[in-house]
Amino acid sequence: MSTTRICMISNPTSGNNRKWQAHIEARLAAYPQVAHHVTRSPQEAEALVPQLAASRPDVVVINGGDGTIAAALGMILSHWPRESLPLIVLLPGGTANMTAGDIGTASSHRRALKRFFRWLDCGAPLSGDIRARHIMRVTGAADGHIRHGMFLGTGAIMQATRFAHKTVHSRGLGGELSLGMVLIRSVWGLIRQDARFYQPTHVAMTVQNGTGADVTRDTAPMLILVASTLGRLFLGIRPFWAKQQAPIGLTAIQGGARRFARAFPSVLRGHPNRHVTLENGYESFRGARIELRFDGELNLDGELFATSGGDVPLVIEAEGPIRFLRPK
Ligand SMILES: Nc1ncnc2c1ncn2[C@@H]1O[C@H](COP(=O)(O)OP(=O)(O)OP(=O)(O)O)[C@@H](O)[C@H]1O
Repeated sequence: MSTTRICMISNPTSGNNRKWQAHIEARLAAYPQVAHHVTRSPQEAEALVPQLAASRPDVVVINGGDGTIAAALGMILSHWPRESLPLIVLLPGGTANMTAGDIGTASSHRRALKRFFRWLDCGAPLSGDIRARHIMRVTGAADGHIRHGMFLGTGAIMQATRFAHKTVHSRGLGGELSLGMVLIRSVWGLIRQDARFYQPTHVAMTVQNGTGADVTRDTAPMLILVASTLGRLFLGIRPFWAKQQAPIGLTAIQGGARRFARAFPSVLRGHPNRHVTLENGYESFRGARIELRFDGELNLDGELFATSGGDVPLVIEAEGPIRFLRPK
C-alpha cells in the first residue's frame, strides 16, 4: 500500500463533477489512503484547509474547475509554511479547466481519471512530471476580498465571458472546444467592431518585474487585457511574448489597434508578426507585481467582480511557485 499521504478536495458543483462526482466517490471507496473531502462552498473549504494543513499530506488533489483550484491554492498558501508546500494533483472537474489544461491533465476527463487511479495503484509516486506555476494574488476589488487566480482578463474578455455564459455554458457545453467557439465568435465581433464585443475599457498600468525597472502606461482605452501565470491558456493559445524572467505575463491590446485581423492570430500563438507593434497598439510584458487602475469589471478564473475604481489600484502579485504533479 502507498505510504504517500494524500488528501483530496472535490467541488461537486463544478462543471464536469456534476456528472462525474458520484462515479469518482464510488471508485475512491477502494482507496482508503486518500482522505477525500467534498466541499459545497468556498466557506466549507476555508474551514477544511487548516485541518488538512495540520495533517501534513504529501499531495493535495484538487478536483474542480479553475475557480476551485485557485481558491484552494490561495488557502493552501496561507496555511502551509512556504518551504513545505504539498505537491498538487489536478482533476479537471470544471467547465473550462484551463489550469488543468496547462498542467497537462485536461485533454479528456476520462483519461485524467484513468491516469489518476493508475497512479494510485502504482503507490502514488512523488516523482514524475512536475510543473511549477505561480498564482496571482489580487487585491483592490470593490468588495474588499482578496482573491487568487491563474488567469485574469478585462475589456473584450468580459463581453466574451457574458457571451459564453449566455450561449455556450448554459447549454452544458464545456472544455477547450467550447472556449474555441467563444473565441471565434468574439474575434469576429472585434474585427467587425460589433458593439456587443468591441467595448474598450480605460486602464492605466504599472508593471514591476523585480529589477527595479518599472514600466508605466498612462490611461488608455484597452480592447483586450489579459494577465496569467499559465504558459498555455487553451487550444495552444499563448498570448504573451515578452522575454523577461517574471512569473506573470500581461498582454494589452489598445482600442483602435491597427491591422487587428492580421495581427491577432500571431498574438494568440505568442509569436508576434510585423503588425504586432507598440505603434499599432499591441504590447506584452512580464512582471512580478502589476497595478491596474480602472473602473470596471474583470474575470478571474471565471469569477466576475468589480474594481474599486477611482484611485484604488487593482494589485496583482505573484505567489509561489506551486509544484503540480501530472500522473502518467
Ligand atoms: N472548494 C470549493 N468547494 C465548493 N465550491 C467552491 C470551492 N472553491 C470555489 N468554489 C465555488 O465554485 C464556483 C467555481 O466553480 P469552478 O470554477 O470549480 O467550476 P466551473 O466554473 O464549472 O469550472 P471552470 O472555472 O473550469 O470553467 C464558484 O462559485 C466558487 O465560489
